[in-house]
Amino acid sequence: MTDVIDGNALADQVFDGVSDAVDEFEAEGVTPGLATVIMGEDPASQTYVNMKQRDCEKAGVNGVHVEVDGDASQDDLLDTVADLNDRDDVHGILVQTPLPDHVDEREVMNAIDPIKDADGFHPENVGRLVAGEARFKPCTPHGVQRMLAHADVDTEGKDVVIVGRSNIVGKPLANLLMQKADDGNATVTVCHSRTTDLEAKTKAADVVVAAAGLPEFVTGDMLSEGAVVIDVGINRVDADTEKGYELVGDVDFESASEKASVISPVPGGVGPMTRAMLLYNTIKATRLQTGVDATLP
Ligand SMILES: Nc1nc2c(c(=O)[nH]1)N[C@@H](CN(C=O)c1ccc(C(=O)N[C@@H](CCC(=O)O)C(=O)O)cc1)CN2
Repeated sequence: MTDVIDGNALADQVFDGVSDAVDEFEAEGVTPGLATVIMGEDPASQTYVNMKQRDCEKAGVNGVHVEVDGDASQDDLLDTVADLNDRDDVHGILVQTPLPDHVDEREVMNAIDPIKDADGFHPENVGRLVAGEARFKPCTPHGVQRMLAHADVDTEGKDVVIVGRSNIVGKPLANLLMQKADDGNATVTVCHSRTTDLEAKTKAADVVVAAAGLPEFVTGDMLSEGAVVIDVGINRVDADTEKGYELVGDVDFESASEKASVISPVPGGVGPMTRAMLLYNTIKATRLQTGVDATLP
């Protein structure tokens, strides 16, 4: 029997913990606040940011939403970030990516106050994570770790192959899984577009994490019997549906689930956990900024 991880249900458990933490803060006169910033009209980004704001509302977090015109300058965006850095009612800030081509993403991430960096993308937080002293784990990798723990997958001594080397997922997840920690201790291989004989590597892996941004790229014949498969991809492919597209992961779910012992679906897998861990980081940021010792979800 293949265990299909229910990311929505697991995320709901984290959201409940966030609500409890919010109550603890409220008792001390503090309301945790998260600012979401979006620049431009990318439809997928609009969807994700709306979902994040809805999550805030449900959990009692003060959601501050800022839209910056897609034609505005990089300086306008940096001014927005500077204003949010200065606000006492905002404890976490995220700037939704991708940003328009004329904006240097790195400069924008560098401008976020590291103590409010709810995505964990600021170089200070990246450095802490690599040193094994993570302050804010990036949301998707942290969500993947939670999913593995929930499915009773002990990564100690396991061979993990991550397909994809992005700064948001592949690199931080590799770092976290190789660290000397209860949810680490794995031997990690990071594969990418120049990797030779990818199939030999995925076939030899106990755990395969697909984060390449390529629809249904990882198929059952690339996996060993009993592999654990985590699908990070969320791709919109044209389809004859009401929305004009359907969501598919980087894994071909049908063939992969014939081989996998544990698998995460798309939608309803890593996506909701990414949003849940964003609120986790907001709670952590609020603790750090206020000194209120609320329980971490
Ligand atoms: N600043 C950031 N930008 C981006 C991040 C990030 O962590 N920080 N990650 C991705 C997108 N992402 C978060 O922003 C994200 C993607 C998908 C979901 C999600 O809940 N997906 C649902 C389906 C949603 C739908 O109907 O389209 C699911 O998988 O079930 C949450 C967050 C890139 N940018």
